[in-house]
Amino acid sequence: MSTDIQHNPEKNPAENRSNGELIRLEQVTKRFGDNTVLDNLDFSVQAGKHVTLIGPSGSGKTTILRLLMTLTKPDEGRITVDGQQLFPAPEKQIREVRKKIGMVFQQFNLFPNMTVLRNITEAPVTVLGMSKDEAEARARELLDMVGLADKCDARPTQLSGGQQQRVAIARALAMRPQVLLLDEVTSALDPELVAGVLDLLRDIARTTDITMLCVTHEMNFARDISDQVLMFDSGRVIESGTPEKIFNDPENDRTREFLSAVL
Ligand SMILES: Nc1ncnc2c1ncn2[C@@H]1O[C@H](COP(=O)(O)OP(=O)(O)OP(=O)(O)O)[C@@H](O)[C@H]1O
Repeated sequence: MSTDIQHNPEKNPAENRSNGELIRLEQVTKRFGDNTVLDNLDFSVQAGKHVTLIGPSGSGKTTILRLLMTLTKPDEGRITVDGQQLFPAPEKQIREVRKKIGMVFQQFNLFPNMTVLRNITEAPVTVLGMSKDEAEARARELLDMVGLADKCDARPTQLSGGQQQRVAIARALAMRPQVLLLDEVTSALDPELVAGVLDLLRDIARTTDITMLCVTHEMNFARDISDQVLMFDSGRVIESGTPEKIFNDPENDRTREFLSAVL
């Protein structure tokens, strides 16, 4: 795959990161009313690694991605991205840190009234201040990469779910994020479209050095792309390790129980 994602040394100075850690959550607690969704959570993600969050429904996985996207705020704790604090932090700093993060959602979340091309160029132009020509050239390159070079002028509703999700992946990458957050990106797809999107993400994981934090129920995909798998239960990481370790030889009873139900 020919792509220059994350090969921009100026934008992604790995040498500036003191210990290679790109994301850090420290003692993060998130409550919705009486429901403690994340409970004093600590974890970190190393730059360039692919980390997958697995665990039962409602265990808090999506909430972590939403915190990183600043779609919701923690009640307590600290979140740092690339050495800069995302929470607590002043609004201006939050906006700067947010530019380092791209997210692909379960429901695509494309702008229905914009063409495919405009969906991808909108944020680079308005948020990054990229020229329209440069943004379009980049968008065409990304659409080529996701196999949709001929769909520039289509509207999202004219595309299949799998094609819409490919556009959403291209849109996230257009911002040249350091981190790509993937939230159950195939859950809303018809079964026959799932493999194509997962193969595209496998390619991106293999051929770029983008950091990925991924929530998925696709265990074979998690096994293929992950450097590290975190097993979540009730807002805590109860076990973490390589995919070989977690899928072949889990230590925690809850992990074993969960995997035997889903594998
Ligand atoms: N905006 C909200 N208001 C109230 N409760 C919420 C809100 N968002 C999430 N929750 C609750 O937080 C808990 C964790 O939700 P979250 O979506 O993070 O879990 P998850 O592990 O990603 O689950 P799934 O695998 O089903 O997507 C759930 O009990 C959910 O009902």
